[in-house]
Amino acid sequence: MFSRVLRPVATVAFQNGAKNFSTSPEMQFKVMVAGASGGIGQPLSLLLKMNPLVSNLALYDIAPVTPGVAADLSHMDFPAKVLGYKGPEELPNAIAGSHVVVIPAGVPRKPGMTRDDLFNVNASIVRDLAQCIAVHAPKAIICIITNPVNSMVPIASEVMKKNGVYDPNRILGVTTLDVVRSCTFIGAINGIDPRSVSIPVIGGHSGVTIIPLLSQCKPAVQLQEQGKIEALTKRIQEAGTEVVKAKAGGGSATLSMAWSGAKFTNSVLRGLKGDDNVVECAYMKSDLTEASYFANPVQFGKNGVAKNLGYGKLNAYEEKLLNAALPELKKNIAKGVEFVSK
Ligand SMILES: NC(=O)c1ccc[n+]([C@@H]2O[C@H](COP(=O)([O-])OP(=O)(O)OC[C@H]3O[C@@H](n4cnc5c(N)ncnc54)[C@H](O)[C@@H]3O)[C@@H](O)[C@H]2O)c1
Ligand SMILES: O=C(O)C[C@H](O)C(=O)O
Repeated sequence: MFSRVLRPVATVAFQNGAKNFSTSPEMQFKVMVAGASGGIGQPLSLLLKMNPLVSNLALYDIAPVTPGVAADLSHMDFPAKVLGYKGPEELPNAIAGSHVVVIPAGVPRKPGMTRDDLFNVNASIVRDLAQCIAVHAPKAIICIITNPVNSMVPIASEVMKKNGVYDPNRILGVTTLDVVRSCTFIGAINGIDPRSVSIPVIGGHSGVTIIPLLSQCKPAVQLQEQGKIEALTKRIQEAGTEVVKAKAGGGSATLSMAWSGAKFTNSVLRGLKGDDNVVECAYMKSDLTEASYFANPVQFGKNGVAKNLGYGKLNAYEEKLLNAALPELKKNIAKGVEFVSK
């Protein structure tokens, strides 16, 4: 009786949070998580195990605990088959046949660090994972969580180009946490359920490159004074740092990121399955601005991103935010591109 009551919990959780979550069992996918034993990787894998669109879950990490994480999750009474893979020699088997690869592998920030300070360690991790994906699952949709996202997506893209398997619609930076936070903060301001809030967050995923388009929020944000709009914008831009400080050396956001990564992956899977009108913000190759990668709402389809929906009309303040973001974004992108060309 318990299981009959509890099995629909996953469905309800996604329905409420991710809107329009589909439970159709007829089409299912292999999802690989790289960095599956980490602070994000474990709860993300748990949420993916609960997703009815996932038939196979491959958990990859360099940490020795990885087979144990897989054994643990495999006991959850959901149909997805879970296998653990540990160390680079097992990476090809983890990747082979994957429809989607989600990457939270790499080091997180400590207080006082910027996301760019993670570049030196995380760049080679993402480069090496991308190289293996290029060989063993070149059609996989790659969802990059690892920071600095602004540079990691160009790195993975350059690796795919080198291998002759580049498809910009399949290499995506996960900026969903910025949207999730915006909805949460605005829900509190308006006194409404955050899940009923819809807002595009454009640009990139660090400080000034995070641009919440409060003027396009639905329903409208209940703030009249420009000073309060600016304070809310700043809070969204600095929300990651808020968590890093609160964790006091224990890392950065993991649980809210796991939820955001699961939402994003669910949307990618719904697109692969053929659902119409699945829209999320994603950071990807772009010609909308002078930055060659940019985040904004996109529509998913059977081959990753089916349509870039742009970002609509900005007000004067948002134009100013965009102008402040572009130099930083271009610098982050150039650093990623140069890393692979070295
Ligand atoms: N995009 C976002 O919004 C967002 C949000 C939060 C965190 N992050 C980023 O996600 C990353 C992971 O954060 P975390 O808190 O989970 O860190 P963590 O240290 O808890 O976990 C990282 C995991 O990656 C594994 N790993 C390291 N090198 C690897 C490799 N070569 N191959 C496979 N796995 C490897 C580690 O063993 C570890 O299990 C960080 O870079 C962090 O900044 C991004
Ligand atoms: O802030 C970080 O370093 C992690 C992540 O990018 C976040 O926004 O929480």
